[in-house]
Amino acid sequence: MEIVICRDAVEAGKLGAATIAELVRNKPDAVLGLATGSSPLAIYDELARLYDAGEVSFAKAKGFSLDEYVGLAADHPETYHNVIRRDFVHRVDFEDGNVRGPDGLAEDIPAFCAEYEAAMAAAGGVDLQILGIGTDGHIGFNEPGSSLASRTRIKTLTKQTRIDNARFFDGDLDRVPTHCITQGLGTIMSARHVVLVASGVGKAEAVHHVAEGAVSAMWPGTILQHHPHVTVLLDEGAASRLQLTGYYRETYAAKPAWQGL
Ligand SMILES: N[C@@H]1[C@@H](O)[C@H](O)[C@@H](COP(=O)(O)O)O[C@@H]1O
Repeated sequence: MEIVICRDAVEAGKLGAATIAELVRNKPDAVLGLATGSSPLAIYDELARLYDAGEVSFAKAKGFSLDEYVGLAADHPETYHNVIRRDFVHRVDFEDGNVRGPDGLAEDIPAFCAEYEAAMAAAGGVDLQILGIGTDGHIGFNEPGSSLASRTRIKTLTKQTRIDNARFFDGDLDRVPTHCITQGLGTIMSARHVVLVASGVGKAEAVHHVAEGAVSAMWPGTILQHHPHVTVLLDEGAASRLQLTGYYRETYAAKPAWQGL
């Protein structure tokens, strides 16, 4: 796991975006794993800027979203289907039909989840998965206690996650859905490169566990310690509980430019 401590979230976003842009230039039909939430916004802003400058195109790329609320109406502005289009997909030249996400209105959820896994496999698997992290260490919506081998399935959201996300529902906890469909931890682990981005002291404890804690279903993101290619992009706040910051800074500073992330 490579830890990169950046000046701020904007610099972290630029690094993440540069890696994604390079991937898509080398492999125009790359498959991206897309995350919603505030964490990846700086990456999406920079990718939109690079697209506007004619430096990258997503015309042949595919996207698979990590997760979705269960039961929100299709035209609800906070479905992750709509959020990812607003935050990223419609700001660049993705073909809308090339970006899929879990169907929170599926009648047969287990059948849908199996079909979603099959679609990701048929596309050749995810080349690069963008990830944020919850304050309780969840990735996607894999809450504490999630099977470390889980695949796409329905999950119950914790009270903490619903409180964290109430800001997207006018602060009204009762309007935050109770269930979601999320790619599993095993699904996320199948991606070839994982780029996790976190900012602010609110994420510092989760980041500490992911990078330096024991692998445990209680901190689901710790499963990434078993992945061969994970890049963690942090601002100073998110890095503030790490124990080996000096080592991470020295290692990154001494890294040859050709290596990339
Ligand atoms: N399901 C999403 C996650 O994919 C996201 O990483 C996390 C953190 O969100 P934010 O980046 O807004 O802090 O919360 C949500 O619950």
